[in-house]
Amino acid sequence: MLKVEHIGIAVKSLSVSIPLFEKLLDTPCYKQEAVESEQVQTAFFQQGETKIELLEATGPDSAIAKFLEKKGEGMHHIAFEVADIYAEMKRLQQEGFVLLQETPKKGADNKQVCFLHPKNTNGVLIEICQEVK
Ligand SMILES: CC[C@H](C(=O)O)C(=O)SCCNC(=O)CCNC(=O)[C@H](O)C(C)(C)COP(=O)(O)OP(=O)(O)OC[C@H]1O[C@@H](n2cnc3c(N)ncnc32)[C@H](O)[C@@H]1OP(=O)(O)O
Ligand SMILES: [Co+2]
Repeated sequence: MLKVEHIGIAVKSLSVSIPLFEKLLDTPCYKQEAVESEQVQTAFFQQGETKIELLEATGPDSAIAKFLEKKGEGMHHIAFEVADIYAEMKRLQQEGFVLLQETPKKGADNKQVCFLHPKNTNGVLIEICQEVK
């Protein structure tokens, strides 16, 4: 893994949370982006080498909607940047981790991503992501 690329935080409303995190971080949100396939709207804040990704559900079947229903707002996932997502998925699978996708899927911020099931990662949802060149 190259670095923590972002920390995902589930929020009910970006219009409430963006100003809150701008105050907290003293940094402007540099991008908002919808990811239709995930039924999420994202908002990004750069923090040194890593980012904060706020996630609002845009549909009832969104993983974020389900998370908010069950757990409320809060930490949702940690995303690690990898150099070769296919090789990393193969390595992780061989190590016994449960991949939630057979092939990488489109992420926000020009990435392709894959998630690991939290049941094998001490209850932390892990995302691996690679920049789309
Ligand atoms: C890709 C766009 C963007 C990006 O960075 O580019 C994103 O990050 S999008 C982020 C939203 N999308 C996802 O999270 C996709 C991956 N997540 C999933 O596939 C599901 O959320 C899954 C499989 C983790 C859970 O879905 P399920 O339908 O099984 O929900 P349950 O509520 O039944 O959960 C089962 C079990 O997992 C625990 N859980 C759920 N979410 C999390 C979480 N974020 N962190 C830790 N644990 C989580 C939940 O508590 C249940 O545990 P149990 O002990 O059985 O109660
Ligand atoms: Co993410």
